[in-house]
Amino acid sequence: MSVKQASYGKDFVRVLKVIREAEGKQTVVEMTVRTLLSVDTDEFKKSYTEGDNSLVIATDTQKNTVNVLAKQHDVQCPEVFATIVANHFVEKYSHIHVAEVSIIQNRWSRMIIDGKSHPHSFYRDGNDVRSALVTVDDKKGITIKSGIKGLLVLKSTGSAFYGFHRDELTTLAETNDRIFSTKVDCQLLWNKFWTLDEVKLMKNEFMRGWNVARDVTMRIFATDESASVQNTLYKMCCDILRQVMKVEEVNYSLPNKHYVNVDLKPFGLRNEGKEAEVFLPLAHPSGLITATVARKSQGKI
Ligand SMILES: O=c1[nH]c(=O)c2[nH]c(=O)[nH]c2[nH]1
Repeated sequence: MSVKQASYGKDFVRVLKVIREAEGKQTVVEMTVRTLLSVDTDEFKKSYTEGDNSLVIATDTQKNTVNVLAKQHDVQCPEVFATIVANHFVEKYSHIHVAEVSIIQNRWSRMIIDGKSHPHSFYRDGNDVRSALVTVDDKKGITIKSGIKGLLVLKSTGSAFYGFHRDELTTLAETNDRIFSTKVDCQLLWNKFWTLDEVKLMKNEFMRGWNVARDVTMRIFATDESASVQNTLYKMCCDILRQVMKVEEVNYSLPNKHYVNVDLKPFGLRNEGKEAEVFLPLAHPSGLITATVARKSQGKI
């Protein structure tokens, strides 16, 4: 028997960093970090096969590393900080060739009090999180994915679904007016990078790209006269690819969270079609629509 694939690290390393700026202004960044080091040589695999721990960088050391690097570096851009952490493992330890670091950043938005931004008070203005997944590979370079996870949205009209295939197993009625609700999971794959310095120079573009993705997701969701979740998803991907040239691929995973109109006929009430007002939110099942959209070639969509 042989170890085909192995990696290990620390999960759920929770960090809150306070950034002290001029004149008493502060900013906070809260994140949950996961580190994973690849075990990809016979020598290193002995940690699994023979209990030889001599090359094992303890997961506790990995956790300490995250905290120390968070103290020493800017953590506001999760793509850059994840690269700093992953790059540290690959640079410092000659037997580590591939390190993967994932960061989930929570929302802490600044309070507005009496019309003014408060210098040190924040609130959770949404449960969606910003994610960054970085792999530093000493041969294949640096791969960066940025994401939005858990952005819950709903529109009460402006969504249709008709013309779909019908056969003896089809019962769904066609509709030109339905509720559309989903919990957005969106991921942007950036062009490959080769050095930490190159990644650091991209900080503003990572921040812009993520904001574009969140704005596009909400704008297309709200304004598209949706023919299907599939078609709306595709329009979101194309718009992001048009606006953020250094993104190679966009992936969405969109559950179709169904709302069905309640049958109120037994009570002599009409609750169908244009008169549908009372709906049952269905916990399960939900549809699940996913796609990855890439540029065709030479940056053309
Ligand atoms: O937008 C949709 N796409 C589907 O593929 C589908 N299937 C379904 O039952 N409802 C929907 N809605």
